[in-house]
Amino acid sequence: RLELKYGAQYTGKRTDAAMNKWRSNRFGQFIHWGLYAIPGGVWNGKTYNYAAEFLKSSAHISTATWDSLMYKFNPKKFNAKEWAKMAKKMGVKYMTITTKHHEGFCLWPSRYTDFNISNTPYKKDILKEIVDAYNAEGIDVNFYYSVLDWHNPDWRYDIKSKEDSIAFRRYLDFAENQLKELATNYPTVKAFWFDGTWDASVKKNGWWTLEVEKMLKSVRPGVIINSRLRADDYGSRHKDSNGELMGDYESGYERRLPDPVKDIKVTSWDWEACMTIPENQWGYHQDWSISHVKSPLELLEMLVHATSMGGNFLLNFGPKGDGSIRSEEQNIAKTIGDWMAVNGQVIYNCDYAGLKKQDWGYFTREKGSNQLNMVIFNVPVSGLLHVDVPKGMILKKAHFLTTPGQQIKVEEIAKNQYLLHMPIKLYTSPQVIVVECDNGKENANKYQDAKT
Ligand SMILES: C[C@@H]1N[C@@H](C(=O)NCc2ccccc2)[C@H](O)[C@@H]1O
Repeated sequence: RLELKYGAQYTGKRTDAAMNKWRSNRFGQFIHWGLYAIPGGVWNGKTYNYAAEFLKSSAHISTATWDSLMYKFNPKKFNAKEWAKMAKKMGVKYMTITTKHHEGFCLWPSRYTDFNISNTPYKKDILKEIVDAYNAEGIDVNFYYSVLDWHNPDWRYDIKSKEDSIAFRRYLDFAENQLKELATNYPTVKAFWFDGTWDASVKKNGWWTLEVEKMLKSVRPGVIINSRLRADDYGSRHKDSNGELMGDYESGYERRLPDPVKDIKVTSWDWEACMTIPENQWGYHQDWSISHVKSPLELLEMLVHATSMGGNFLLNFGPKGDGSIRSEEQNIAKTIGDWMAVNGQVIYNCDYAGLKKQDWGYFTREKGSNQLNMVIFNVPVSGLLHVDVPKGMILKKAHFLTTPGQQIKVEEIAKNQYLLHMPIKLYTSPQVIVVECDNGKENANKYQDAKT
C-alpha cells in the first residue's frame, strides 16, 4: 500500500443519515440548463450533431461571442414550481442541477464573477427559485459544478510554466470561493456533483480536490461528494493509487450502466449512473432526430437495473432557453411516473438482493425485508421464471404486487432452485412479483448432487 496524503479518506459505505437518505432516494432528475440552451445545437443556421452544451467548441465560437448570449438569457416560460411538480409526478426523490457548466455561466448571483444570472435580463437568483420549488415538493437538491471553465482566463488545461501555475492557482481559489458560496447560501443542498476534472491541471493538484471536499463538509456537515472531484498524490482519479474509492460514491457511470453479471463488485460501494435521453445530449438540442431517443421503457429498465445493483439512477432533462420542457421529456416523466406511483416500493430504499441475475429481469430487496422483489421485463414464453437462491434461502408465497390476493405458484425444482409460474398472457408494462422468503432455515437436503 502507498502512503497517500490526498487519497481515500475512508473505506466502505457511509452509513450516516444523510448518506442513507441519498441511497434510499435511488431515482434522481439531472438538469442541464445554461446559455447553451438558447442556441440548442444550431448556430448560423447550421445544426451541429455533437452534444448541444459543447456548441461553443463544435461551432468554433469565440468566448466573446458565446458570452454575449448572457444578454439574451430571459426564460419567459420558466416556472420552477411546474418543473418541480413534473419531477414529483415522475417519482424522483432528488434533483441535480448545473450551477455552472463548462461554459462558466453561473445560474446564481456569484460574487466572484460577473458572468452570472444577475447580469441577464432575468436578473433574479434563478437557482434559489429552483431549489425552493423542489424542496417544497420534498425533493432533495444537489449541485453540479464544472471545474473546467471556458470563460475564466485563469483556467488551464495543463501546467507548463510558472505563469500557468500562478494563473491556475488563482483559478483554484476562485472555484473554491464559488463552492463555499454555494454551500453557504443554499443551506439545503445535499450533495455536490463535480465534473470537468479530467485535465492534467487538476490531476497535478490533488491536494486542492481534497481541500475542497473538506471545506464543503465543514460548511455543510453531511454533504455528499462524488468521486469525480478527486485526484490523489499521483493524479489517480475516482479511485486512489491503492484502488480505494475517493469521495462518497462512484460517479463514473455516464451514459452507461454496470454489467449485471461482470460488474457485480459495484454492489460493494455506493454509485450513481447518469443518463441522457438521446444518445449524447445533456443541454437542450433543437433536433433530436439526429440520434436514437430512449423510450420511457428503456429508461425505466435502467432505473430498475441500477437499483438491482445497489446504485442510483440520474435521468437528464435539458430545458429550453425559454424555460419550457420539451414534449418528449414531459411524456417520459409522465410514463415513468405512472409506473413509479404503483411500483415505487421496489425502487425506493431498495438494494442489491444478493441473487444471481436471471434473463427475465431484476431482483431488488428493501433493507432488512423478508420480501424479494422481482421486476420482469422479459416474460419467458414458458411463463416459468427461474430463481437461483443463496444457500439457506427459502421462497414461500408469491403474488403480483398489484394483486396480493392472487397467488403465483412457487415450485422448488432442485437444491436452491425454484420456478415461479407466471400466467401466460400479453404484458405491456414491467411486471412486479413480490416473494416472501425465509433466510433462516436450512432447507431439507432432499436433493442428490449428480456424480460426474
Ligand atoms: C455529465 C456530462 N459531462 C459532460 C462531458 O461529457 N464533458 C466531456 C467533454 C468536455 C469538454 C469537451 C468535450 C467533452 C457533459 O456535458 C455532461 O455535463
